Amino acid sequence: MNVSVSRETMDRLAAYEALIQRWNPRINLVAPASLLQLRDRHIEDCLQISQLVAPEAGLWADFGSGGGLPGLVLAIANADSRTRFLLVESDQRKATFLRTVIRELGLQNATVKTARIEEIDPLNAAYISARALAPLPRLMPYLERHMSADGQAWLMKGQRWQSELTEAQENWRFNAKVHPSSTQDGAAILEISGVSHV
Ligand SMILES: C[S@@+](CC[C@H](N)C(=O)[O-])C[C@H]1O[C@@H](n2cnc3c(N)ncnc32)[C@H](O)[C@@H]1O
Repeated sequence: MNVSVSRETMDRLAAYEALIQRWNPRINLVAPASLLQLRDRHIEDCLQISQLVAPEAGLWADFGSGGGLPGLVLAIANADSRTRFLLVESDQRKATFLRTVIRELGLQNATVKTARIEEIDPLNAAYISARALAPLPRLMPYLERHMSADGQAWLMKGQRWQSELTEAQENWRFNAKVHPSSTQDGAAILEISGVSHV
């Protein structure tokens, strides 16, 4: 593991990995071909966010959590902070998986909402994250609706991040800081704040 984390976090991440391995044949939480590189390809990818930000309090909403990437990884890595993690996932079976992990790992700081992001009441979240959910222009309305005025979004984007950014800037005003990914060539984590419609 390239990122330094506590013993308890390591144990919980290992238990989380084992649950993904067990459930994946039934509900396809990650691409089956990437199952063998769960730690390198998925978990370390998500842990990059906890190297960039140490949330102390408030609500962290993770949109389209799927198997819990990055929401559950961040809840595990920040188990001692007062930040509450809300995983929003529309797929019933994936939401059941997320609740199972939370229960089996004894995570006190995470809950799941089985719903579509665009249909829930505004969350006023201090932090928002999303990975592999939608191109940036489609994420912007979610940020406008659910992020607090001084909130930050941490969006994990693939190699097309630059064109997504340019396209989003046509209709939205926002601050963007680009953190190049250390796990995937050409990918980036976009830190977005101050969102308003043009
Ligand atoms: C491609 S998966 C990515 C999952 C995870 N973030 C990851 O990186 O592995 C996208 C997930 O978002 C969920 N999703 C898509 N649109 C959604 C919406 N409007 N509201 C809530 N969940 C949504 C899907 O059910 C799916 O689990």
